[in-house]
Amino acid sequence: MVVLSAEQVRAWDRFTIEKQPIASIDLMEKAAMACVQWMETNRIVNQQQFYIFCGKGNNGGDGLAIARLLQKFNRPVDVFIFETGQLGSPDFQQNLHRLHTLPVTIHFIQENSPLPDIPESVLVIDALLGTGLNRPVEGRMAALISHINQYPNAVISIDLPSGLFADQSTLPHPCIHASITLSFQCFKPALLVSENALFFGIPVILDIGLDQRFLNSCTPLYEMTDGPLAKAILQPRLAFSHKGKFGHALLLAGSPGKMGAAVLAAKACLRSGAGLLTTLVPELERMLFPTAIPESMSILYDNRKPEEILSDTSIYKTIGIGPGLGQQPQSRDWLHHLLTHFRKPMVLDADALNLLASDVRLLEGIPPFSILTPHPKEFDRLNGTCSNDFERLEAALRMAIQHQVIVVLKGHRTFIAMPGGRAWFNTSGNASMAKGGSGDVLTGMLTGLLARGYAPEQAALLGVYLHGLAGEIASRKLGKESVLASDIIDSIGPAFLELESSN
Ligand SMILES: NC(=O)C1=CN([C@@H]2O[C@H](COP(=O)(O)OP(=O)(O)OC[C@H]3O[C@@H](n4cnc5c(N)ncnc54)[C@H](OP(=O)(O)O)[C@@H]3O)[C@@H](O)[C@H]2O)[C@H](O)CC1
Ligand SMILES: [K+]
Repeated sequence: MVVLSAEQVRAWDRFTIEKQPIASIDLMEKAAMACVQWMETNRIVNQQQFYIFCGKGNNGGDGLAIARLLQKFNRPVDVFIFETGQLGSPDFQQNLHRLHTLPVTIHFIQENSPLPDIPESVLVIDALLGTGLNRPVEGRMAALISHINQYPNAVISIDLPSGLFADQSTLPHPCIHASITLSFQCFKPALLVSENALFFGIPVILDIGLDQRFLNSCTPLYEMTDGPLAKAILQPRLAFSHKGKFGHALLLAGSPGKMGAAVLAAKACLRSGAGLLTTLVPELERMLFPTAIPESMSILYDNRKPEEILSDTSIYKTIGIGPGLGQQPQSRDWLHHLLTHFRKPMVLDADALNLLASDVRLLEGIPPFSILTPHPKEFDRLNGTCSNDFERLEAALRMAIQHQVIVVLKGHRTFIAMPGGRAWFNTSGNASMAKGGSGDVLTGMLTGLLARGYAPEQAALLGVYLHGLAGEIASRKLGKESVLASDIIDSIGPAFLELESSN
């Protein structure tokens, strides 16, 4: 699935109109029909009354066509046209003309006319502005948007909540707070970043039949993971194999008082298919691991120099570093030792990233195609503060390209930036995973997949998708409030099975 900019969507529009061919007014009709069909399927059309706020561009044209199509449900529809003094786009005008023949009440919001009161039985449809937004809303339009936002009524925004820029930050400008956004054909970046969550509500993508041939020659801004993509990456576990075939991972995680993170990462690593695992464990915690996770071997370390304890790392396929590690000098020494002696892709998370942030020269020493898994705060410590989500996405992609690493920027829609310049938003997972330890599990999973033999980019896409799917499976059983990181681990197997059996 692709994520396109406003300009790319407009180009797709033009391509479709020319190649299919289809008249733009008919494309608008398809868009409006898709919206009304979605509303009918979701039993929204038996709503008592509709107020449809329309701009004078094609977004407004959509609104007028929707007003006309809603007639068949015999519900009162009021249309409020935001008067700009201009005629409006040709398709807007044509739909206004078609509407005049129907019993729809049309109001014009003039410069000085009072803004309409919105009765509580009304469902608001926002068709003021879409992808044609070319400046922050201000003046009367801003006043209307703030006016609508003051009411508790549900709002369905057409294509984009009015005032939202499709591919740049809208903050701090006004924007409609939609309950649902019905967007056409594909996601735009604005519908995937957490800073806009209040604006887009629940994003729904409606297929309006844009010509798929356009994608053959379009380099999407970003892409999205999905089941088929993840399934295509899955490797069979061949029958005649022995544990050595599935790689030996090394894990440097945990510190006195924070060994739980190490246990979670270790279990997740083995649950993700690694053949063998050795965990570097502080001497003080020697009794923990054999009981907590007997399947992992341990190397106990004390205050001696790392090279005295572990000089040869060549037997390991990969190394996961960070969960619960702490930032004391001993952890720094171990990180420095492993970065110096181990040149295959590794996984760096949590305190490993914080240690890198305190000495960015270490960034140069990261083996190419290693996977970094920062949450936004850890990323900003490493990269420098970003003022909004869009800046952070671009910075993550720059870091991936500059340091030839994979940056997994964790969040509701985790963003996976690749060294070659492509990037994916993840689509699996849910709020049940917003809990301590969830990131430790992801680190373990990625370490396990690298040990298992997946190429780093495949490991990142598959691991992030599976991690989210495991969270969904756990929340199906336990509900969204009660999922623990260990429940995600227990759901890794079922996630593999669900993915394998999906079509
Ligand atoms: N393939 C598709 O996705 C389809 C999308 N459709 C719909 O078309 C809109 C895009 O329509 P467009 O006419 O390009 O633009 P808008 O309707 O979003 O905006 C109309 C005009 O509003 C003016 N504008 C821009 N910014 C502001 C602002 N901050 N305040 C006030 N007015 C603003 C601008 O005109 P100016 O002359 O003022 O610059 C815009 O041109 C898309 O979102 C879909 O809803 C098609 O219907 C079907 C296919
Ligand atoms: K809109």
